[in-house]
Amino acid sequence: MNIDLKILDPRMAGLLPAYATPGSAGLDLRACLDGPLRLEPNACELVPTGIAIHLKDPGHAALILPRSGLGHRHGLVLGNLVGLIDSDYQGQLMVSAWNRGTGAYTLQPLERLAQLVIVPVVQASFRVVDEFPPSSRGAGGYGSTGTR
Ligand SMILES: O=c1ccn([C@H]2C[C@H](O)[C@@H](COP(=O)(O)OP(=O)(O)OP(=O)(O)O)O2)c(=O)[nH]1
Ligand SMILES: [Mg+2]
Repeated sequence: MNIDLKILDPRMAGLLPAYATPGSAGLDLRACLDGPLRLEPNACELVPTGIAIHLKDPGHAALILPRSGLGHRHGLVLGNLVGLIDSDYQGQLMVSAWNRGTGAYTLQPLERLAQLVIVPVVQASFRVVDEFPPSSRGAGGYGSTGTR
């Protein structure tokens, strides 16, 4: 799939998102910062990525997810937990960087801080009904099937 991409910061010209391996699902996003950004424990800052994408097709969306290493080792995750990029969004991709850890973390300019995953989307419409046809689960949830 080809996606229109705008380079908003010239430093990104040689650093476009790319799949690290043939089987990668995520494209790393970089912190387009002018200088280091120190995130104290529990601090949350909106970090620009220097790029914009336009997915166009409502049958696609993009998700911004944490990088596993940064999230697990340093507590650097996302202030919105997951970022959802609509197919008609044309603005700069922004990453809400949240330090949920116990030590400060300093983001360096152009550091890869999160990842983007392109996903298929089904847009639904709703038909209002009074009853659903019976199903095996019915309304059971929240552990209703047990733990073993
Ligand atoms: O981590 C994120 C999340 C969102 N966005 C952009 C793309 C998305 O299409 C737009 C709106 O996001 P969302 O719908 O999640 O936010 P909202 O608070 O509902 O804002 P809006 O009223 O603009 O829909 O913001 C980002 O750049 N990064
Ligand atoms: Mg919204």
